[in-house]
Amino acid sequence: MIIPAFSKTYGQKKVLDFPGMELQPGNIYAILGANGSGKSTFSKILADVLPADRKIRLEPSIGYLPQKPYAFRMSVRKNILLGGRDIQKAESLAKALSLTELEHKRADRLSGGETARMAMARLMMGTYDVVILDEPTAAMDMETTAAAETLIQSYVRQTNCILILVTHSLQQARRIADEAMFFQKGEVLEYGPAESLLYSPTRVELKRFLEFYGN
Ligand SMILES: Nc1ncnc2c1ncn2[C@@H]1O[C@H](COP(=O)(O)OP(=O)(O)OP(=O)(O)O)[C@@H](O)[C@H]1O
Repeated sequence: MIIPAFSKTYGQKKVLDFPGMELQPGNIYAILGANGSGKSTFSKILADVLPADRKIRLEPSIGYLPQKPYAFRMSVRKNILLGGRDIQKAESLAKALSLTELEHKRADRLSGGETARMAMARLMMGTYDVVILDEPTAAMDMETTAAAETLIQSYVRQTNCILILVTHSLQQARRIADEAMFFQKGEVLEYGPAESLLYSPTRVELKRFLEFYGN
């Protein structure tokens, strides 16, 4: 699937210059980069919640989990069922993300990590060509992060989607990504198999980034 080139400018400042790229279904793409490097801008434009400088046309269906997911003022169970009608699937997702005991709780009263789990379950009720997860486990503890990562991998296997994972965790990228992109100042500085990017990067900027994060 070809993602076309696009850019984003605020005032005089270009904050994103994406060159366009072909992505393969069934793969997890980790998006890495420091704060302000353009990762969320990239995700939001792909998800069509932010316009690019010039309108781009994306044919594929897109599922998007924003950095701060929304909890509708209704039960966790009803929130999950907003993503799709399959009750068995909703129950199995709730179980996989340890939400079963919270199913009848009002979703707008959940903690940050609980909200993140609920929103992931809601998203995974649907199937999409491209799924974008913007730091999906940032608010989760280690145990639920492990469960979420397993679920992300099985979701990709089952649906054969392209999964774009914005993450600050190099360990997470190493555990589950097939491919990786390193953003710096709005540009993709390095792109390729996760293994080579995360263990033997070419660009000095990425080497520094990996060292800085203590990996
Ligand atoms: N509405 C806006 N107006 C002006 N500048 C903006 C706006 N939104 C984002 N930016 C700038 O665009 C750049 C990219 O921001 P973006 O949120 O995409 O970074 P990020 O890589 O996702 O960062 P983080 O790791 O902190 O989430 C930053 O310099 C940011 O300050």
